[in-house]
Amino acid sequence: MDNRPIGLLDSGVGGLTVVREILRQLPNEEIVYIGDTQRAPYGSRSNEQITAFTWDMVNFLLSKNVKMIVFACNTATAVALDEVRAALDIPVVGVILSGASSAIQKTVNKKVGVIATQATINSEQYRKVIQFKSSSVEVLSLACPDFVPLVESNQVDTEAAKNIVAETLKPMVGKVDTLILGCTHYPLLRKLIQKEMGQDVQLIDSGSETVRDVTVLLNYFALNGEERDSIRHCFYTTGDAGAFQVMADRWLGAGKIRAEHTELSSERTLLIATRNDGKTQEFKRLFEEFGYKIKNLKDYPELPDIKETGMTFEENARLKAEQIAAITGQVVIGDDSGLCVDVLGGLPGVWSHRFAGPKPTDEENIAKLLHELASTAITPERRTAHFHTTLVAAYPGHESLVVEADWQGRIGLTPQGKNGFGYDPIFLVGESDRTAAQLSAEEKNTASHRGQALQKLMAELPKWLESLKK
Ligand SMILES: O=c1nc[nH]c2c1ncn2[C@H]1C[C@H](O)[C@@H](COP(=O)(O)OP(=O)(O)OP(=O)(O)O)O1
Ligand SMILES: [Mg+2]
Repeated sequence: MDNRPIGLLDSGVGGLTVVREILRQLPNEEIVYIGDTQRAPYGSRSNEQITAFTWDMVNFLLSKNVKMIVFACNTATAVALDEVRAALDIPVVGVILSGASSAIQKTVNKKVGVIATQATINSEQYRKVIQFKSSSVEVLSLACPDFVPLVESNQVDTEAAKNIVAETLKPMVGKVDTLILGCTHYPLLRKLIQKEMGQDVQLIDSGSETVRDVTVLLNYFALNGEERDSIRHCFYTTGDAGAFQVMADRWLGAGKIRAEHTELSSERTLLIATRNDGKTQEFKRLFEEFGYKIKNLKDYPELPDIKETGMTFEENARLKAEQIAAITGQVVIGDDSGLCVDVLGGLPGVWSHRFAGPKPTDEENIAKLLHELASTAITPERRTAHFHTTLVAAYPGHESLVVEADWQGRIGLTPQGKNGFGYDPIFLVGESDRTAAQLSAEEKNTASHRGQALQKLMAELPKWLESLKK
């Protein structure tokens, strides 16, 4: 016996069709549900985004001490189930296997249709599972990207819904005897779908099939809840609790559950669009002070290299932050920085990284700069320079936040010190004779261009993050 709750996750309200079955079939189980309504629909998003969002929900459920997690979302199952299952030591159940197995049992003419979101269809998971289990079954797939928005906006009874369902299902009508509703939102459109497909076609509700597998697992791992007087289910949405409540009352019965708004804690993790370890180390310490954890692009090896084609620091910082934000759907911080030497008219500047060639080492860049200065700038007054950083915070569909800062100094005659990175060993700080590479990490962060820029960013970031929600 185990009275801990079962955790359910979904991109929005669709998972309520699974909840309805759990309440019916497993009355001794307490439920914690998280619907990411704020960021729904998931079906048209990239796999990286879906995986990141799914992890946010998984971590939220783990913080509620769940004994099992049910992916009540086909899209999350298709894209992220295997990764999450491999990482956790509690059972993790998805909706695809159960729906596929049931369809194989029910089809007579061995022609099974699957309707689902674009991401689920692209993943080919239903086809793979069905044909692995029964190679003689033919699978016809169809993405229905307009269905989830209809359900999430509570429009399932409208004339518009009828037309959209009829138009979308045209390629499927008459071709199959069994149709998998491969998205937990679709049972809410069941009547319309049944009418279009014809009364003889068997509709498989992937969610309710899943609850049978949940029952089996609860028994197998001896995780069943005890019969008790009152069970308090908890339902959370990242969107508007009132709108979620209306949907829940409608599909589960009035007053069955109470919906609450919540934030997912990923908002405290920021992705820095850099592959530079030196920068990352500095950001890690700096952001920690403000209670943020950070990740960089090395945590996402599949993301592309962003070409720094801009002529200014701001252009390049925007390119890095805005492109990675568009792909991942997260808040992303970009840093473009460099060393500007006065006697060289501000060079190497935006070309600091590529000063000595396309992929130079820090030592090669330093050697090239010392060489450039050797004949023209002999006295210290002629060797003045500053580091510059421009930081950009970006989020898809929103105006970016831009801040910048400089750090004055001079270029030394030979490299000194082992700390820091890049040009630090030849950057004499201010009027002093110590290089940035001779400072401790803390000393550098307090004074540096990056440290100053981050202070400015943090003065504005909370307000900017708040504006993203509107
Ligand atoms: O505090 C610093 N101390 C020493 N050198 C520094 C610093 N800050 C920037 N720098 C130099 C290193 C690099 O040569 C160039 C940055 O080029 P920049 O394109 O912004 O960075 P990057 O290519 O190394 O990494 P990424 O683009 O993935 O963020 O300026
Ligand atoms: Mg770069």
